Amino acid sequence: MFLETQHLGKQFERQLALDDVNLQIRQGDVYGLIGPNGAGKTTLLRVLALADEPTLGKVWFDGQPLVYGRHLPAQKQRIGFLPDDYPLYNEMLVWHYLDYMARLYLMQEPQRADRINQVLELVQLESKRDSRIGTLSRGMRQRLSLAQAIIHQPDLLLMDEPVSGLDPLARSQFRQIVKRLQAEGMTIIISSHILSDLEDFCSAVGVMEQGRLVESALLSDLYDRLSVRRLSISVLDELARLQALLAQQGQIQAIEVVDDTTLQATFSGNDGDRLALLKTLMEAGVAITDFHVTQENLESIFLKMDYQRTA
Ligand SMILES: Nc1ncnc2c1ncn2[C@@H]1O[C@H](COP(=O)(O)OP(=O)(O)OP(=O)(O)O)[C@@H](O)[C@H]1O
Repeated sequence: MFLETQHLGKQFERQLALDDVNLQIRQGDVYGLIGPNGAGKTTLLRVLALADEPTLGKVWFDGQPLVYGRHLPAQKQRIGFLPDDYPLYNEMLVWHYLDYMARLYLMQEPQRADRINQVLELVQLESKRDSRIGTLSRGMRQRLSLAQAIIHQPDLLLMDEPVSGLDPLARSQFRQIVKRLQAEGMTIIISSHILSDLEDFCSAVGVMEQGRLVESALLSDLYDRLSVRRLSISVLDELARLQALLAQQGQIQAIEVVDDTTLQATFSGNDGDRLALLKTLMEAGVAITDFHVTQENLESIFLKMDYQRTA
């Protein structure tokens, strides 16, 4: 595992914010952290980012334990953190700000200027390099905050609700950037309440509730386990014969006639099963004009899980 926590706990004065969290993340994963307000997501991200110290347990990062108290620069160098509501210096120019952040990581010229250009291109702020930060839109500010979090080319990027308050276009831009970082091999943990965004790029998700990690799974496994798939089939004719054939298939339930040519049914199989079903129908000579499956989305799966209690 690239990142692993063992029995991680964080006790604030009267609040147990993290309770025996055992998290496992593979290298290159984009891991979505979901859960109601107060569940402990921010606390977990802060502990993983070395911004806060756990009261119990350990974090293993690329085979080494994270060292709290006296931060090891070598570990800090490998972690990027975008906190919620990241403050920016409004009077600074975009370029100068990134240069300042890069200097804090002791980056030297000419690599420093190269990296700033690279990051400005990545977050689509090249045209704003000489603009004052105070003049940027909210979406641009968020992309600049992301730029500072990755300026030192971390292996692990932690982002706390990075898209909250952004409009659909700004969120879409943000998703594209995350996908590029993912393609470059960065391991990413991102907390968000916008599950349709997470669904778009996450390989795994974890659900937190009252300080505990109550679910952690590959997104594909979660879909296989919990998502209801609706199969829709349209035929040229002989709908009754299609209905009779489907009724004999084990993975088909609740067949419903939509109109003269279309049936819908609940389908419990995976992609392989779907292919096998299509083959069976074709071999039986059914004149299929449309065959598709719609899958329940992450939002509806999450609601079904019924993890709704806040800390
Ligand atoms: N510095 C602190 N001192 C005391 N309690 C804290 C502190 N930080 C967080 N908590 C408490 O720990 C619990 C977890 O908070 P946390 O911010 O980690 O949740 P969250 O899942 O990120 O919530 P949200 O979705 O609202 O951001 C909450 O009950 C919160 O009040």
